[in-house]
Formats: sequence, C-alpha cells, structure tokens
Amino acid sequence: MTTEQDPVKVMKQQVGFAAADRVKSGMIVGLGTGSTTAYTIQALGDRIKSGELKDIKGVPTSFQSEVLAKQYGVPLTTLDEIDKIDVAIDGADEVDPHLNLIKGGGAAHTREKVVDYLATQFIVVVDGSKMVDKLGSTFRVPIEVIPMALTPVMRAIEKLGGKPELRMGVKKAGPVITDQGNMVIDVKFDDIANPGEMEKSLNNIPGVLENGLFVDCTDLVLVGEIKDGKPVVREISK
Ligand SMILES: O=C[C@H](O)[C@H](O)[C@H](O)COP(=O)(O)O
Repeated sequence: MTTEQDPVKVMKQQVGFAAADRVKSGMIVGLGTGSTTAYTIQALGDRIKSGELKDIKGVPTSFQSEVLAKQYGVPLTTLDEIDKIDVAIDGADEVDPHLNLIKGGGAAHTREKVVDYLATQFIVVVDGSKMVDKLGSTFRVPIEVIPMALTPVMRAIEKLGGKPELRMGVKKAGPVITDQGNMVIDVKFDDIANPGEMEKSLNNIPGVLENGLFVDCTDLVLVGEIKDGKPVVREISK
C-alpha cells in the first residue's frame, strides 16, 4: 500500500476481490450493493473475461449492482428464472460478534434481504471499521416505508423507543427514493437488546416494507484490515 492510497478503499478492494475468488464456474451469485461489492462485481467480470470463470449468472440486489454487472460483463438472471442462489456476496454497515448486521446505507436493504436470505452461502464483505460490539452503536437502522404510511410509521417507531428521521437526498432535493419507489427512515435506538425481536417488531408496523437488521443469516464475514502497513483479509465464520 502506498501512502497516497486511502486505507478504507484499500481494505474494501481487498475483501471485495477476495470474495470474488470464492465464486466457482456454474454458480448463481447474489450481487450485493455498495462500494465494497462494486470491487467484487469488477473482479467477477475480470475472471469471466480471462476465461477462468464460466457460466456464472448474477442476481442483482439493486439498480446499482445491475448497472455494474452490465458494465463489467457479468451475465444476469432473475429470481423467476432460477430455483437457487449458490452464494450471495454483500456489504454491511455494521457487523456484531454474532455476525448479525445492519444494512441499507445505500437504501438497498429490501432487495438485498430477498437475495441474501435465499442464498445457500451468504458472505459479507466489510472493512474493519464496520465491526461493532453491539448493533446500532455507530449506525442507525434503515427502514423502507411506503410513502402514504410515513407519519403513522414514524409514530409507531417512537413507541418502540426509536428516534426516526426521514433520509434526505445529498445531491437531490427532497427524500431519498428507493428502487421500489418508497422512502427510507433512519432510526436511532439507544439499545437494540435483541436484534431478532427488533427486526420482527419493525416489520410488523403496517406500511413498513423491510428494515435493515439482518439476523442469523450470515455464514462468513471477510474483514479487510491493515496489518504492518499491508492489507490483509480476516475470515470470521459461525
Ligand atoms: O444499501 C446498501 C447496502 O446495504 C450496502 O451493502 C451497505 O450500505 C455497505 O455499503 P459499502 O460497501 O459501500 O460500505
């Protein structure tokens, strides 16, 4: 690693590429969303181009991953055309010691949950900063909400002890709109004592499409770290 390189970018690249190495010819692959899995999709395209990887098909988890797959030459399929996903590779915003996750920093968690939960093996790729002792300590829980239900959903979340905030666009006036045409509420909880219970309670609120807590679904986490100035990949499995 040279001194000019951004260490977080280097770690993301390292794990993104390492995950792509685990894909074998003939596999159906869930293609995650975000800056880390962008490297995975790139590396899959490179392996296909070199002839090393044959007959793979990707299932995108967002418009972003679909565009990247097309750009790098990864053939795509849909859930209507397949009956299994061999491996899904996806990023995360937080990972706890039980390998439970918060996802949805890019507002893609609904499609990601559909694809990641269907996979025979779910691999998470993160840089070291995403590892936390407790979910919710650095990141809020994203919740995708049907627009007409925004106000009652926010009130219901407050009753569960959360502080909800509508996610606004950065280079867009107004709220962030998901790939499904919905809005996202980011919720700060002081204590997520039981992530599994919280995941269910949030999804029970009428108008909530999906929340970003991913519980009991991860098989393997690849963590990018810098050791003695060099990027390394640490593997954590259940
Ligand atoms: O909605 C977005 C996803 O859940 C991402 O996988 C997550 O935000 C991590 O993204 P990144 O790899 O860019 O940190």
